[in-house]
Amino acid sequence: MRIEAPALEIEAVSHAFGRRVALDDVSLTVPAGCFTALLGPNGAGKTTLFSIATRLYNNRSGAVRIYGHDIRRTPSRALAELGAVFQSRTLDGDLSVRENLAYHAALHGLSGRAVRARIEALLERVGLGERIGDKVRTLSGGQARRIEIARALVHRPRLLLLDEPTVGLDLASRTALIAFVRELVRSEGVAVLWASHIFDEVEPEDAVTVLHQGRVVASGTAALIGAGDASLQAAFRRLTAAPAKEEA
Ligand SMILES: Nc1ncnc2c1ncn2[C@@H]1O[C@H](COP(=O)(O)OP(=O)(O)OP(=O)(O)O)[C@@H](O)[C@H]1O
Repeated sequence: MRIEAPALEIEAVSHAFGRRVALDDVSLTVPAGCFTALLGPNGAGKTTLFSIATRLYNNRSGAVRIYGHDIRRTPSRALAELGAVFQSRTLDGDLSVRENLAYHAALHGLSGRAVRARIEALLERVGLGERIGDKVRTLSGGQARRIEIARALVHRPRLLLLDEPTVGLDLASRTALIAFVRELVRSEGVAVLWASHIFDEVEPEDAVTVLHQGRVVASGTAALIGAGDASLQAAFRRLTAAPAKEEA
């Protein structure tokens, strides 16, 4: 029996900006087909970790593997499996929705009728099929977020990294977005790493890694991490109140 490699393995990764240490010996695993939450307060290192996993920054220590492909040794195979949505908006407001997605597809070497059909299907899936010809700057924040997720899925990645995707969205848009992402995990087996500091986005059975001051201070299911405290939120408050120590 062939055992599938985890969707994402981060192994002993450290990163510093000058003398400021942003990640200190971080390891975490996102199993294939699973939703994993990465919780951390502001400045914990979540975006830095995503930047390393997407190869925006090079990891000088440790290793990052996506479905077994090392991002330094076989970057194109690793990145082909990866879709990412960053906190800051990266759509071109002066291009149409279709053009934004087609441009992303072209960067992955994809064009033609099949890709056009894929783009239309994804936009239907995120409930924005009728906005395909509209300029991105005419969309609301929540709609633009859904377009960014659709764009991240164009090349059929099996791992999706989402960096605080619900920031700035109202409650209804937030709920709809997380439901959509969980449905992707359930129906298509996409693995998700969801960075956030919003606790009601996390279910008790979700795998959770808590990052604080560049270190992993807890990992396990949300229920397990919250078990000794009144809730996951209480455990998070305790874990991130003190200076970060090695994971217990
Ligand atoms: N380009 C940069 N130059 C210098 N320091 C940086 C840079 N990017 C991040 N840092 C620092 O690295 C640390 C981790 O930042 P990072 O943005 O990864 O945290 P985060 O968990 O994503 O925070 P937030 O929730 O506020 O987005 C912080 O101390 C931050 O000030």
